[in-house]
Amino acid sequence: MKKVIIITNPTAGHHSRSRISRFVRHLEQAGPRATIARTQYPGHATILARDAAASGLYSHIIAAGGDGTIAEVAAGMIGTSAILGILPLGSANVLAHELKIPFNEIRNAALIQAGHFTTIWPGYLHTKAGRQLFVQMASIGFDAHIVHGTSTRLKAWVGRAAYAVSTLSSLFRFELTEFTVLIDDIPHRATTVIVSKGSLYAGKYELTHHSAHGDRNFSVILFETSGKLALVRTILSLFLGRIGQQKGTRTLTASTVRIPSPAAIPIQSDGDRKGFSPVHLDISASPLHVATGPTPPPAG
Ligand SMILES: Nc1ncnc2c1ncn2[C@@H]1O[C@H](COP(=O)(O)OP(=O)(O)OP(=O)(O)O)[C@@H](O)[C@H]1O
Repeated sequence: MKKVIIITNPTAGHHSRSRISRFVRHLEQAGPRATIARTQYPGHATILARDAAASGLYSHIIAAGGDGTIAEVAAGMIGTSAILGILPLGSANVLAHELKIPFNEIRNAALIQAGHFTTIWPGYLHTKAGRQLFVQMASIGFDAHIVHGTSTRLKAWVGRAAYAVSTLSSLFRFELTEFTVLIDDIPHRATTVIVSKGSLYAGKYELTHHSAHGDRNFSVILFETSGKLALVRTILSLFLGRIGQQKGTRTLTASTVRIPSPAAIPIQSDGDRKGFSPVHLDISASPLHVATGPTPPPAG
């Protein structure tokens, strides 16, 4: 094992200097030296990760933050041999839940030292603003309107409750409109689309039964409802873990999703605003190696 660099986002929901210090102490006890690099602005983590990977000095590049920080770090190191570590210090930490990364720093440091990793295939979304990598999920429509409307200040103050406030406001303010979505080039109609690599949503809620992290595919959840009451029922069923049985939703598997609509439908990925339609989503051509526990033996 070479050196380790920790790229930390001081604005992430549960950023904690003392937790990072404890993590570093336990990591260094077993040998590897750790460097800490703090981000100074959105997108900085990608530059720091790119420089770290290009230096060849580090076997592990650790993203200390939430899904947005992980995505930015991943964008800088994908396609290199470095392993991405996750120190979950964000608000929702969906990928960390999904990959069963320990939230305890001591166990997390032990996991990094053990050197195991899992290979995942992140997604890219392409908009007018360019290409953005996402690790967990992206969405277009109502769900993204909630993220666009979530105040960063309120989120810093009350954490995930800020999304509840924005959900209520979106229910009144967002005009649900039907648009065309091409899923592997086949046209469908929907009012909201979630494109997910994982099986979880907003923390630990189950969105699909299957995680597509290890596949070169997405799970695509189509919301076909155009009534707000039906939408409230759908949202509730998501938080009750019954989305799969909900009328008006469909789950498909695909490797490309295209929404040509010029109607400026909001987009988010990994919990961050990513502009408006038109948008095209596909799978990264290179995989990403993520430090996890040892892979469980196949069942049976
Ligand atoms: N120094 C910085 N100042 C302002 N914003 C930053 C800085 N560093 C990173 N960011 C931005 O902070 C955003 C939020 O980070 P992140 O998603 O990791 O935290 P979170 O929203 O609390 O966690 P989660 O996505 O798990 O809910 C990222 O998209 C990133 O662009």
